[in-house]
Amino acid sequence: MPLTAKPLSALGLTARSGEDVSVSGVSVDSRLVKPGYLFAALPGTKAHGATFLEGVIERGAVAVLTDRAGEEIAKPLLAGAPVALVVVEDARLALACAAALFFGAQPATMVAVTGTNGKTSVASFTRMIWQALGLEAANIGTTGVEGAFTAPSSHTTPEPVTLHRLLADMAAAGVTHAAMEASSHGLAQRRLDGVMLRAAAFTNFTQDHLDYHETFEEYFEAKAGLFSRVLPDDGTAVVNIDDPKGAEIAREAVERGQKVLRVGRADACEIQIQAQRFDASGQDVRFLYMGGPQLVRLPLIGGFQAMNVLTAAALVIACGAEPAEVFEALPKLSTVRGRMQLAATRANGATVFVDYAHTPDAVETALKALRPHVIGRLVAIVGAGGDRDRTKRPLMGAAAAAYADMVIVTDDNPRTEDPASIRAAVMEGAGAEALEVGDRAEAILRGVDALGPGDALLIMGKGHERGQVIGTDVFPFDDVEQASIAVAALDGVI
Ligand SMILES: CC(=O)N[C@H]1[C@@H](OP(=O)(O)OP(=O)(O)OC[C@H]2O[C@@H](n3ccc(=O)[nH]c3=O)[C@H](O)[C@@H]2O)O[C@H](CO)[C@@H](O)[C@@H]1O[C@H](C)C(=O)N[C@@H](C)C(=O)N[C@H](CCC(=O)O)C(=O)O
Ligand SMILES: Nc1ncnc2c1ncn2[C@@H]1O[C@H](COP(=O)(O)OP(=O)(O)OP(=O)(O)O)[C@@H](O)[C@H]1O
Ligand SMILES: N[C@H](CCC[C@H](N)C(=O)O)C(=O)O
Ligand SMILES: [Mg+2]
Repeated sequence: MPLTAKPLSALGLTARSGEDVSVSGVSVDSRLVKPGYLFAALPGTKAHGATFLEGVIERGAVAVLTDRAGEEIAKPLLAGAPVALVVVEDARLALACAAALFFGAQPATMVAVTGTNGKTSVASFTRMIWQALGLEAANIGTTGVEGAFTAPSSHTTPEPVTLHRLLADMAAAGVTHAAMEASSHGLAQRRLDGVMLRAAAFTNFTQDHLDYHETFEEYFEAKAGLFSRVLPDDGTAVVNIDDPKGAEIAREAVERGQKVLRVGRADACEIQIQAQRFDASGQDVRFLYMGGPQLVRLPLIGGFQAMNVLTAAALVIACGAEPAEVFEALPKLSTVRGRMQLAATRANGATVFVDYAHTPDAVETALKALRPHVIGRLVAIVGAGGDRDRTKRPLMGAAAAAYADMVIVTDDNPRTEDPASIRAAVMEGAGAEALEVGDRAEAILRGVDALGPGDALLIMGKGHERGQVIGTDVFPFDDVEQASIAVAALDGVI
């Protein structure tokens, strides 16, 4: 949709000079600036965006938004240049709000989900429930944009310009309901501060991303910002209060006057899970909603999926849907791509699942969750990504060894690190009995080969991913596909 130029004042910005220039586009990347653009010069991990000002003036930028550090860098570069300079305390926050105002429209009903694990699952289930209710809905996150609108996405939470361009396109295409993931990076960088949320959810809090956030507390504060900063005071917080950090979020939300829907096993919950029964194809879940008993069949593997599904149900209810209609939709939910997904079945009945567990907690949760669906042995394939949190590697190996009967340690996106040293760190936790097989396809073949009747293999770490990142190259690789190939090779059938 063609966008009309807007004055700085319409974007909530005031230039130092007081001049209200007209802006025809917004960019955080100097290389993408065009004539008439506002360039947001943001503080980065590698450089300050203000370092690139010379280039943006040449490209015809009419305004620059930056912070005080950026102003210092900008001063000599901007002297005499025909550019309106806007200096604010928090340039990322100002950019998020300006991008929202520039692109204008967003789906009328929006929710966001944060937490260490379960964001993609909850956002996807929320979209599926909305769709089952006949609404035009989409989810935005790690697996891209899915549902009534589809698009690829390079980030779990896109940066504000990309995000608001997308939201405006979605709204123009008729999408009325959207569920988005709020990653801790996204929250720390204020990427979604311009989104108008009706409700927000918190799934859980465990270790991840300590390469980016300096401490656990800083990582938690980033997540808590979804409720304290982005969700308005008349919004609803949907919180897993079985997690101690969830209980903290819920208490603070109540203090701010936000409505709170608590999900979990504790008595205080508005949605209280009471019992689950597992079988080979899914689970039955008994829960109370506002004290009233409910029983639903979920065609999903893994006890934690009940929490994800009921968190999604609570978000949909928080946005005004009739609870009875929401609960009727739950048996129609389908597996989220790469999350406890049945990838292949051997001729002897043994099953192969693919899951995106890539944290110590998720490895433990995924294996424990698969166990009651399986009558035989559980084989685990695990690996850890390169150029990411190093401290989680032995913990992931240890979790695999603790909850599987056999462990194979393999590569998962070594990126620019030495794959053997990543595997060694995982092996340290997995113990001497674990098998080390660097090549992931061979690891899957060995895992499938080890399966007897009633056994199951859980291939963890890559989920929906379609590539193996080695160095800076991406080689095509799909765990689900490799599982089928391995079964076909060993059993002669697909
Ligand atoms: C660590 C991190 O989040 N980095 C993000 C951040 O980059 P940065 O601020 O460090 O960038 P920088 O390279 O120092 O450059 C500073 C500024 O100068 C600009 N620049 C840079 C070079 C140039 O020639 N011209 C120019 O204008 C950059 O656009 C940037 O605004 O801001 C950039 C622009 O908004 C993002 O693209 C970038 O995401 C990088 C690519 C990234 O990998 N992010 C990952 C870690 C991430 O965000 N992941 C989470 C989910 C993780 C999970 O839950 O698993 C996500 O939401 O996807
Ligand atoms: N509620 C949950 N509690 C614990 N573990 C979960 C839960 N939901 C999912 N998981 C585990 O975490 C993995 C990732 O799930 P999902 O993709 O939904 O999370 P995410 O928060 O979106 O992850 P990312 O940070 O990569 O975006 C799953 O494959 C599963 O192993
Ligand atoms: N999107 C997340 C998870 C990737 C999981 C795993 N496949 C890895 O490469 O570490 C990240 O980039 O940290
Ligand atoms: Mg995700």
